[in-house]
Amino acid sequence: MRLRRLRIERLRLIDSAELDFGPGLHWLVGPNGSGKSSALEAVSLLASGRSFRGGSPDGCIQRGAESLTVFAEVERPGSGPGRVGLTRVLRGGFEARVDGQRADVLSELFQAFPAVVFPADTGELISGPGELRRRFLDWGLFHVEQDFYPAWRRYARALRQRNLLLRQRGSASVEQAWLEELAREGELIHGYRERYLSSLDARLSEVASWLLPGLGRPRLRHRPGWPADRGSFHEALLRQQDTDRRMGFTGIGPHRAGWSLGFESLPQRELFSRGQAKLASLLMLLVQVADFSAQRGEPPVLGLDDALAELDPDNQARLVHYLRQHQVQALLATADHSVLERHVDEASDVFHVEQGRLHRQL
Ligand SMILES: Nc1ncnc2c1ncn2[C@@H]1O[C@H](COP(=O)(O)OP(=O)(O)OP(=O)(O)O)[C@@H](O)[C@H]1O
Repeated sequence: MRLRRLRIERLRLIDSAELDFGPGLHWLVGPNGSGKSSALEAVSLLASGRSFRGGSPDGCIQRGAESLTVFAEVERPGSGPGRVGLTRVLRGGFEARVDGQRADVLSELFQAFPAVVFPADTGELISGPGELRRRFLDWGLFHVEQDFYPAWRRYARALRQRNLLLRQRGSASVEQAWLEELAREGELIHGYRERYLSSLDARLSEVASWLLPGLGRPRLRHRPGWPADRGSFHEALLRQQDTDRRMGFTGIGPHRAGWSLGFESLPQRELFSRGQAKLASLLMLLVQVADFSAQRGEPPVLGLDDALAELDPDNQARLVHYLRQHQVQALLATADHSVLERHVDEASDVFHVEQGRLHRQL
């Protein structure tokens, strides 16, 4: 997908902004607190209904305002120009529009606007909580495997219902019925994730040879969320049933799954420096982008908040070079003007951000 235009209204410090984008790299530069991350939040809200910084989307609404609106014009391979929009009403909900029609469910919007925004503490993807790594997988699957999301929703519903019964010590036969549903959908999700991770794994070495060439062969491992070497998820749930009943919740399953990345010379994430964790996270992101491009014909839009901080100049150059070579349309926020001197070329756009106002450098 290509982002052509982004309009932002009443998002934190940004009262109103309209930005036009060509292909390639777009730098958002300005002092701390000027609104760079807020502009990236607009992209994140359209892509996922949440801010990449966490917290309630209500926090993004400008103080004193009742709602925020984000609108984008895009170009999608195969289907031409498109328009997407999202309004968040304070303590209300979302209203989404896709190509002029009101979206019944938010997932219609997310499907029409494939974009990823990575926070400044990017290394968290590798060294932070497992939830981030599951969300990373599920974002990719949502966009490349159309049957994944319905299965994920059925799994989430079965998990909710079963946990409710376990907590309330409800009917054992009804709980058993939810266990059966959970086992069925959980196996499906596990299968999708296994296949997705092996597809990422197949692309890993090539991208690592660009971005992290000195660490040896990379290795991706999937932890399914139950001891899969001892049998199916159904068998594991049955073995675990008494414990779950005692604890009052489902202790195993794809909702507890994870993955990890290691290298020949750095087998565990605990050995990574902060910069290496950041590079390893960016590596996974670029692998995901490469996979997405192969399946969908074009990369998603990337937002990178302060991605170059903590990277040495060689690694910064490698990242920028990769994005250019692979024609990724990216919005890169930085407070560091020297980054521009080093990495901006005539094909890049620069937006200066100051107190919530964004101006393109002519
Ligand atoms: N709900 C809100 N309404 C109005 N202003 C807000 C709101 N939430 C945060 N702000 C202000 O908006 C600005 C947020 O800026 P943002 O985080 O986008 O800055 P930034 O340019 O990315 O900064 P940094 O370089 O420090 O990451 C801050 O000045 C903050 O005080």
